[in-house]
Amino acid sequence: MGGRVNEDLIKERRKCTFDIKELTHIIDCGEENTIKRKQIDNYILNIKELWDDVPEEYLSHKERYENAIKKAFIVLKVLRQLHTGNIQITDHRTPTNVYSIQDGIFRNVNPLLIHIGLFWSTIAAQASTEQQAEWLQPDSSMIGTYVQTELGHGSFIRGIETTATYDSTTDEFILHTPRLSAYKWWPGGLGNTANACLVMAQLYINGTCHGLHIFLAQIRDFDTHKPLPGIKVGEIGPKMGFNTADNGFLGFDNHRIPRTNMLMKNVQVLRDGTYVKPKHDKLTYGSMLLTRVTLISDLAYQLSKAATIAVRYSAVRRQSPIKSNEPERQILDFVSQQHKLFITIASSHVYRVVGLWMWNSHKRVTADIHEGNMGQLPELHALACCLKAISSRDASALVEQCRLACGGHGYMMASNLPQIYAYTTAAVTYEGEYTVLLLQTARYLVKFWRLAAEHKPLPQNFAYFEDYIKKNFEQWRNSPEGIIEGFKAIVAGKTKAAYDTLQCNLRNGREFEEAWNMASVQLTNASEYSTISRNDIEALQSRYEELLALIRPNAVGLVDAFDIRDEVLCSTLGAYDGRVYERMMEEASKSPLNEDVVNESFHKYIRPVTMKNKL
Ligand SMILES: CCCCCCCCCCCCCCCCCC(=O)SCCNC(=O)CCNC(=O)[C@H](O)C(C)(C)COP(=O)(O)OP(=O)(O)OC[C@H]1O[C@@H](n2cnc3c(N)ncnc32)[C@H](O)[C@@H]1OP(=O)(O)O
Ligand SMILES: Cc1cc2nc3c(=O)[nH]c(=O)nc-3n(C[C@H](O)[C@H](O)[C@H](O)COP(=O)(O)OP(=O)(O)OC[C@H]3O[C@@H](n4cnc5c(N)ncnc54)[C@H](O)[C@@H]3O)c2cc1C
Repeated sequence: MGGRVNEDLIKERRKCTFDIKELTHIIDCGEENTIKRKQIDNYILNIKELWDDVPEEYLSHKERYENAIKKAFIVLKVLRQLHTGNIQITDHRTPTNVYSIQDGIFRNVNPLLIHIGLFWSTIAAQASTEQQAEWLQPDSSMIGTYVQTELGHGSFIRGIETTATYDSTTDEFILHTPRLSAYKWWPGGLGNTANACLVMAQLYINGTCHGLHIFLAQIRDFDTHKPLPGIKVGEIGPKMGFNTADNGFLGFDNHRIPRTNMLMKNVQVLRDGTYVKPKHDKLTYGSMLLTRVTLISDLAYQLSKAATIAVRYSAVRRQSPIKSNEPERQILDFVSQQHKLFITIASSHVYRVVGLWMWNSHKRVTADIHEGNMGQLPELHALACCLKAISSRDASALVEQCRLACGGHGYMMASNLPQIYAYTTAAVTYEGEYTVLLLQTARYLVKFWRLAAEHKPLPQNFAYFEDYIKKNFEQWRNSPEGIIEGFKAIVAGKTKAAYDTLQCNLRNGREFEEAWNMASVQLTNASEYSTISRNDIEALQSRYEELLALIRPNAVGLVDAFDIRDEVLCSTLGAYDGRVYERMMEEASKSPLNEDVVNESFHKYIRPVTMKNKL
């Protein structure tokens, strides 16, 4: 769409007091990354076949999938070319990598997301060197997915019922779904696309169960794509979002795979059925850990999209004067609107920084694990659980806040805010449900509180537990250091309260697990335990309002610095030129309900009733 940039946006950009490009480079972790990102953006976004004539909302469930899969294979081809050309495309230091461009191309989810994001990475992390050499071929026929969740079990994965029984006479595993609740349910790309998968199943050797292990299984013929004998596979139907993700179900009827299809980097089953244990029980859970870490950066990116849309719209939208004799103001001038939006911009930066820090920690811990040192794994797991849970829940609430901040127009699919919300809120559940993950972190904290309560030595990271017990916390200071101290006091106080409740339940004769369950609300809910006073809160509030006013002139600059192209933003409300009403009208004209001046339903259903009444 041609035409001038909206006048208000031009003025906002003139007001900006910082160098937008410099911030973009910081977000991308360096100018060279910005340049590379833009090259990839230009390359991919210029592929004409990736753009739709008809908005995808008007397609049927089946058409949406078919459209998405067409685009997915164009993108896959490009990814392969870029890899060959040695362009690093999956560098998570930059949330705005090629993976993010896909948000624009699909407006929903790439059906190959799990193939690219989880299938290959799990093989790379969990398969032996020989298996990797065989399976990670660039021209592989495998299109894979990660198959873990079942109809009956998602959170409690030790309860998974699919079995893999070793048959030493044929040197094979027999994969089997013993009952309906054991059907795999949810894996992305499984419904129609994948011909192979990584399956989590209970390993049985000579009648002994060794717990969950990962197996590579072919499920469809590579040539005809028909399900192999003994495989029942299909798609699970429409969802709140993720509607092009092709989520599926899968059952095995004594399906045989070679012994060498168990992922054997950390654990082995030998030809004679000997089981060689892993160095740490939970190494099999590694892919979940990695995805939880990556998700934090992805959520930062979703927040930057929502903030860009809502801030630009709020600069363009004028409604109500503040004083009755003045013209109507930009809605961005209302302090309550600033409060809704600026926190989203800030949170995006926070999760980006934390996501990067977690990514680097993950790299470090993985290198240690390679050297046989598992010492840092529990802390990384506890941090990843908590940060994934909190960032997904906060991001969903903030995206929804941005949507509401756009009033009625935020309810339009063409604003793209409903799709961003549906995508973001799914992350509260998948890859470990919110409460379940918080309870994992609580378990870790309570373990260290017990040490503190028993006056045993604590690692440096937990010294503040001891400070809390000795009442060594400083008086509240209204500064970043003071706020961090305050948070430490809250964590210590909350952990103590949960621990005390646990102890009380145990003293009353409860079993530990029951006592834990009874304390679980305390284990997940925060209270105020810091030394903050009423006066401090008032001072904090007024500082916050001062900051809103300081940020106001830079609001548009701050979201421009996220540097998200219109083709990726896909929003009538958030485009760079701010031509909101023109774009809305143009999108409305694409509605099939506007194709005929008089819809045929008038003749079929309306007229017979209205005309009869007239007679
Ligand atoms: C082009 C580029 C592409 C790039 C792609 C980038 C992708 C980014 C975006 C991704 C989009 C993703 C799309 C959707 C994907 C969804 C996929 C799924 O949901 S898949 C399905 C996801 N499903 C889920 O996430 C299921 C959630 N459930 C679970 O993970 C487990 O059931 C559990 C962890 C909750 C409990 O496990 P359980 O075995 O019952 O364990 P207990 O409680 O009995 O604790 C015993 C001890 O173990 C310890 N420990 C535990 N874990 C770990 C660990 N990892 N490590 C270390 N330690 C660990 C624990 O601390 C404790 O220690 P201690 O206190 O004794 O010392
Ligand atoms: C969009 C999407 C994509 C997905 N993709 C995949 C995929 O590719 N591969 C795959 O294998 N899976 C996938 N999943 C499945 C996903 O990982 C699970 O749905 C998720 O782990 C939650 O498990 P659940 O459904 O069993 O929830 P449940 O555990 O049944 O949760 C229901 C409620 O019970 C509560 N609860 C459960 N256990 C406890 C407890 N111990 N203590 C306190 N409260 C508890 C929860 O907090 C929640 O409130 C996907 C899911 C979605 C929504």
